Amino acid sequence: GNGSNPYAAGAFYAGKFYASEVATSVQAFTAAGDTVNAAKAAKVENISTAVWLDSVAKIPSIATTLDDAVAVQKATGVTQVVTFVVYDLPNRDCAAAASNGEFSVADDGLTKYKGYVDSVAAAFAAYPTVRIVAVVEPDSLGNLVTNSGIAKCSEAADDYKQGIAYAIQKLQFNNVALYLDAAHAGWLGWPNNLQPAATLFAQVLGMANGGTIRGFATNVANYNAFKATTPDPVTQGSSTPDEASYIAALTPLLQKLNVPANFIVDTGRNGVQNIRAAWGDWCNVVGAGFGVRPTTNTGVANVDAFMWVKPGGEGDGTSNSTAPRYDFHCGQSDALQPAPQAGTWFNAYFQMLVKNANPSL
Ligand SMILES: O=[N+]([O-])c1ccc(O[C@@H]2O[C@H](CO)[C@@H](O[C@@H]3O[C@H](CO)[C@@H](O[C@@H]4O[C@H](CO)[C@@H](O)[C@H](O)[C@H]4O)[C@H](O)[C@H]3O)[C@H](O)[C@H]2O)cc1
Ligand SMILES: [Mg+2]
Repeated sequence: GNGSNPYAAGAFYAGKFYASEVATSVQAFTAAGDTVNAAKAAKVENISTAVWLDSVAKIPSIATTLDDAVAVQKATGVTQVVTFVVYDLPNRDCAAAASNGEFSVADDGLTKYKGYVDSVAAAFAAYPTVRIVAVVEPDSLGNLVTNSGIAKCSEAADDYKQGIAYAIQKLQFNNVALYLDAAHAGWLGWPNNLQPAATLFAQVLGMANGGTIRGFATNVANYNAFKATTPDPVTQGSSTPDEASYIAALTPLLQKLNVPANFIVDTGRNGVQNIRAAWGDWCNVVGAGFGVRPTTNTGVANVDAFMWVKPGGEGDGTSNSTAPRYDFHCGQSDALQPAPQAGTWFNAYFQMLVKNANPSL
C-alpha cells in the first residue's frame, strides 16, 4: 500500500546481486595487490540495490528475487523490502539512444507494454508477505516536460501517460508501494520546468482510475548531492542545486494538487561532486563514487529513504560509436571509456565507484 513509508516496514533486501561479477572484481583488486579495495568491493554484495525490469525477459527475475527474500525473512524473522524498477515503456529513453527499449509506439507498443505490466502484477501478487517497492519509469515524464521537441518523445507522449497510468492502476497491492520517477534537480528543478512537472504528475495520476502512489523517486541514475555543502559549479544559476532543494520546491506544488509528496532519492552514485563538465552529462560519469548507504534516516520528514536504485556496476550506455544504441554523451571526455551497453556489467566503473565511495566502504 501507499499509506506509509515502505522502507520503515523492514530491512533493505540486499540480494547478493551480481555476486559473481563482484567476486571477479574482488579477485582483480587482490591480484593487483589492492587488498584494501578488495575488502571494500566485497561489502557491496551486502548493500541493497534495485532490480531493473528493463524487458519482458527480466520478468522471471521477480520470482527469483522474491523467493530469496522470503527465504531471508524465514531465516531472520525480518521483513525484507525489495525494490524493483518498472522500465519498459514504448519509445523508452526517447531523448537519448543508450537505453532504448524493446517496444515502440509505431509497433503497438502500448498494448505490449500493458502485457508487460500485467506480468509484473501477476508476479508481485504471488508474494503477499514481502514488502515490495516499484520505481515507475525513470526519465519518462521528465522527457515529456522538457523534450516534446524531440519526435520520439512527442510521438510517445500519450503512450507514456497511458502506460504509466496503467502501471499505477495494476500495481495496487497492500504490500506494494509505488514511487513515480521525478527525474532530478538539474532536469525539472529549473523554474520553467517545475510547475509543468507537477501538473503532468497530477494529470497522469488522475488517469489511474483511483490507483494511488506513495510518492516520487528522484536522482535515479544520476549524481546529484542530496544536500550539497557548497553548490557544484555546474548548478550555477539554479535555485535547486541539490535533491533536497528540488524536493522542497516540488513538494508544495504537489500538495496543492493533492498529489502524495513523499520521496526516495537515489544515492547509488552521488558520493562525489564536481565531477561533471555540464549538469546535463549523465553517461558513465568519471570520478563518481557510491553514496550514502540505503537508509530511512534521511533527516527530511517527507523523504522516506535513500536507496541505491541504479546498480553501480551497471553501465549507462556503450561508448562504441559504431554499436547499436550509441549516444554521444557516452563518448564525452567526462564519460568513462570503453563502456559496455546500458544495463550490462561495467567492471572498471564498479571499481571506480568502490574506490571513490563516500562515505567510504
Ligand atoms: O539557466 N536556466 O534557467 C536553465 C533553464 C533550463 C535549462 O535547461 C535544462 O537543462 C538541463 C541540464 O542542465 C536539462 O536536464 C538534462 O536533461 C536530459 C534529458 O534531456 C537528462 O538526460 C537523461 O538523463 C538520465 C539520467 O538522469 C538518463 O537516464 C537519460 O538517458 C538521459 O536522457 C539529464 O539527466 C538532465 O540533466 C533539462 O532537460 C533542460 O530543460 C538549463 C538552464
Ligand atoms: Mg539510462
